[in-house]
Amino acid sequence: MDKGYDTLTEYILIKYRWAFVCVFLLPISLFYDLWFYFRNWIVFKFTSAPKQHDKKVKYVQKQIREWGDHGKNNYMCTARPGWQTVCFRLPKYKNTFTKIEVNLVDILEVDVKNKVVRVEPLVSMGQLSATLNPLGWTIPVLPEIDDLTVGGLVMGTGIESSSHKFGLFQHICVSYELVLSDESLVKCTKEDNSDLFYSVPWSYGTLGMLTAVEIMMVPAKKYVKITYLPVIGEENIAKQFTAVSTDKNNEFVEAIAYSEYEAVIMTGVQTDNAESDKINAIGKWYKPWFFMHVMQILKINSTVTEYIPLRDYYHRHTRSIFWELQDIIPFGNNKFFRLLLGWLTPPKISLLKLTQTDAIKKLYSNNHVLQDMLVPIAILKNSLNIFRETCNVYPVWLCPFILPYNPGMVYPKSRKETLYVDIGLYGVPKVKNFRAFEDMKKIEKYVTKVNGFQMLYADTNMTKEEFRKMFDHTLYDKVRRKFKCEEAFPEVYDKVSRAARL
Ligand SMILES: Cc1cc2nc3c(=O)[nH]c(=O)nc-3n(C[C@H](O)[C@H](O)[C@H](O)COP(=O)(O)OP(=O)(O)OC[C@H]3O[C@@H](n4cnc5c(N)ncnc54)[C@H](O)[C@@H]3O)c2cc1C
Ligand SMILES: NC(=O)C1=CN([C@@H]2O[C@H](COP(=O)(O)OP(=O)(O)OC[C@H]3O[C@@H](n4cnc5c(N)ncnc54)[C@H](OP(=O)(O)O)[C@@H]3O)[C@@H](O)[C@H]2O)C=CC1
Ligand SMILES: CC(C)=CCC[C@@H](C)[C@H]1CC[C@H]2C3=C(CC[C@]12C)[C@@]1(C)CC[C@H](O)C[C@@H]1CC3
Repeated sequence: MDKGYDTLTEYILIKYRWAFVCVFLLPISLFYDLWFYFRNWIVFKFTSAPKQHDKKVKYVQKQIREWGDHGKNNYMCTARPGWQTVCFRLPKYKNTFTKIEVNLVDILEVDVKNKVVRVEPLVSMGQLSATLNPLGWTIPVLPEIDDLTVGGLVMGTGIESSSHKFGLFQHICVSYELVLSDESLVKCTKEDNSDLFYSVPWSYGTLGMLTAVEIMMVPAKKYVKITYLPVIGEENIAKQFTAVSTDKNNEFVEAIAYSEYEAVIMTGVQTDNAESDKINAIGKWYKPWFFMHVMQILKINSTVTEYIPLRDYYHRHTRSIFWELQDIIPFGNNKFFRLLLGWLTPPKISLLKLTQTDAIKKLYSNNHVLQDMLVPIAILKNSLNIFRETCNVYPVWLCPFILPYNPGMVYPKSRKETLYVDIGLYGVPKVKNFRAFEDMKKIEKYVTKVNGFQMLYADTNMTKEEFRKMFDHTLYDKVRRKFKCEEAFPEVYDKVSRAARL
């Protein structure tokens, strides 16, 4: 029996999780998706959603009114079950707070004239790309995991390989509609209710219930012409990655670092014309996992160009959940598995979460890192070194983004628009004697020192004071006082801290 497992049952449950996942979770995931596909299709065809929207918002208001009538004796949160969220942990507060049903799942209007799509908060990224792309439109920042929701991305944050041009998910949002704790419905934009508008991102549902969002749209083309550039040497990686990230001719930029010295930098532009022999529909079930495909290019060590259908490009990391699925189904990228069962993958993140045993949870908590650290790109090389010394997790996802100097919790301390990079660490740490709490705390301290930020879906080991140092609460506190949020919702920290999550 391997070291680190307390009992034989624990060992079997973890080592052979793939058997449970393949036999049960994959078919259930498929039915779940088919049901949503069918339901959305009906809703879209008969355009019933916009007609229902006002009624559904009134229901949110009614529930908040009832919370007030019952003496406001505890906080509110959405009724979305914790296991459905794209986050490793379960929010404990869902068991005790008053749960408000915000059952708003539809795309309300595609306004081609004003280039804006109006959506409800539970619309997922898979749903949005499937709806908009066939119509010839897309949103400028479309985070890649299908199940991410607009509400979660607005209240937390969202990033994608186009973020070096357009910023984070909130930077492409034009307006938010919220029901506040006094049951009033307000719309905020940069011009109207601007304090609220700038305080909503990163507020994690602690200012009000989001009911609709207007998001910018841009024209979509058929393919992304992608150039893979293998780069060797840590100095080169940082230098070349920074250079392509500042070049606005690149519509998409990301990199995967496979070790301290080896990375593949990918740049892309949208196009309608592809060289037919270079089309690679990477999203098809029998195709290799994207990060494995990229690793092959690193091995041949020469620049490669190909054309990926737009929607396949957007969801390129979905099928292998970045590189997380290899720990769950170790043979998932095997040619025969892909041909036979690839169309059933990936298992839904929500179902993986729902069915994980305590032993799996313990293993992930103590010996697995799921973190995204956002730091100024100028210190990329140093940050990669620190992260390697502290946890040594590879592959590493690198995604540049532009951070405007806007009011709110997250802005460059330099007080001018600054290019940042998201360093995504997902996997098993290879340092000897990794200590989840102490080592991640060390990284958090470093990130705060360099004016960086930690994504809120990830575990945080910070104290409230440290958290307030990383995220500027000045405007947030003012808005919470103004809209009487203090009696209705906890502070962000009290929703994301270790104590608030199971
Ligand atoms: C409507 C819809 C909703 C989805 N919702 C989710 C989700 O909640 N979570 C998730 O993980 N994945 C979702 N997906 C993605 C899904 O899991 C598959 O990845 C996807 O359906 C793959 O099929 P495809 O690429 O062949 O579909 P596509 O070729 O992308 O689309 C199939 C057809 O559906 C039509 N269509 C697109 N949008 C809509 C719509 N809103 N209503 C009706 N017809 C539409 C298009 O015109 C297209 O012809 C959704 C997909 C669709 C089409
Ligand atoms: N590429 C990317 O950018 C990726 C981003 N992520 C992260 O995942 C998270 C999004 O996951 P997802 O499952 O969609 O969202 P979640 O359900 O995790 O929601 C995140 C927060 O937003 C709040 N929220 C959601 N909808 C509403 C609403 N209608 N009104 C008020 N508050 C709301 C939730 O409040 P409550 O607790 O009350 O339910 C929760 O605190 C984000 O934190 C994002 O940063 C993860 C992976 C990739
Ligand atoms: C691109 C950005 C910014 C973030 C990507 C983060 C994701 C890779 C993780 C977010 C939640 C994670 C979970 C898992 C894998 C990695 C994420 C999707 C699991 C599926 C791993 C297996 C566990 O049993 C359940 C996890 C749920 C959350």
